[in-house]
Amino acid sequence: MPDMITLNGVTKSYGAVRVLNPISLGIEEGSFTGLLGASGCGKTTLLNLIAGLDTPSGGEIRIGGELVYSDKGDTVVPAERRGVGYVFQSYALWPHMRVLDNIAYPLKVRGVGRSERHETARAMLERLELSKLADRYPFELSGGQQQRVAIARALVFQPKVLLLDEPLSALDVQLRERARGWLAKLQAELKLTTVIVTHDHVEALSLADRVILLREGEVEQDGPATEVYESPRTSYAADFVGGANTFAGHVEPVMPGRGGVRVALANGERLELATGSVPAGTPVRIAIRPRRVQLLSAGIEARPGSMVVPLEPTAKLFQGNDWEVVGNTALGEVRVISPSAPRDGAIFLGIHPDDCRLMLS
Ligand SMILES: Nc1ncnc2c1ncn2[C@@H]1O[C@H](COP(=O)(O)OP(=O)(O)OP(=O)(O)O)[C@@H](O)[C@H]1O
Repeated sequence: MPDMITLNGVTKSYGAVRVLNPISLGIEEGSFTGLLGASGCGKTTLLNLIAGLDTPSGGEIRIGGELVYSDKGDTVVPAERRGVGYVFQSYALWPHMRVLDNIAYPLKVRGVGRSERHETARAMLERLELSKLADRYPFELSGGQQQRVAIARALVFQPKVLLLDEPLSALDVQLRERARGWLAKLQAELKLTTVIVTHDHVEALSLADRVILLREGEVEQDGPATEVYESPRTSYAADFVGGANTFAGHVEPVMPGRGGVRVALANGERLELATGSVPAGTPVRIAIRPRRVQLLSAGIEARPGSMVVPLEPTAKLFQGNDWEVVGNTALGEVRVISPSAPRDGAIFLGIHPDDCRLMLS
């Protein structure tokens, strides 16, 4: 599929403060992309630049092949002519308009006559199974209904692109899970190029086929959702996407002819990873997911080949299906998710090299 959105060296500064460093990427037609990152990293800014709600400081943006912004000359296509549907975090429904008029509003802005826009808005309500809400005001809707109406309004003029800024964050946890399923189904049916901004990695991983992790205005990692989760490239990505534990160490020489990497850790132990080739002396971090750390209490043996580390627990939290145990070790603080409850007495952790990833930064 060709790219529907293309960013070429796009930057943004507010006064002297650079918020986005040059960003160049393409977003494939029909794809579902998650723009993930911590608060303040520039996610909303990037979405606004694509939508035309804010102007870049430099670079070029194309939507559907059309140049909508360029710093060379005066190419600035206004937001309403970019073919972009936008759902705001707060939904931003017009409080004085009924649902039908809210949904018809983008058509009004585009000069569509009253009866045609109402007919189109009704069809959209029907499509999203919202017909019974047509005559209500936004304050008469639940959070989940407001969110669906906001999405219907973004879709009514058949945009080329749907941009969603944290669309689920105002919903409570249970509703959010249901809304996530609804959104995934809708996107799959419409096959509409969609970008969702979120700071929640579960949301990004479960909805999007591709995840772009932003960090302080730069792309930290960009790839298929499974790859970003399974093979984070930096310790920041490992921590942000899935809360991996990371331990500092440095690479030691290995016997000539022997592959792999040997890492000396803060607890004085060595961990040998089978893959990779990194010069001796390089400072590295070892990352391991909380579910991959083995919780060892009375009667439970470590997997053969594991490094065993004593743990001083600071919290033991029952989560329904699993236990989350957090504590201090000679490697630093470690978080473990374990299907079995920690027993009384001394607790150790088993860390197997096969479950560890090597991070260079
Ligand atoms: N109009 C503005 N003037 C000055 N600085 C701004 C403006 N808008 C955003 N910023 C700054 O730009 C940075 C990026 O903001 P942005 O809203 O894009 O972050 P975000 O990743 O979407 O964060 P959040 O998840 O908290 O919404 C922040 O440091 C913010 O303070």
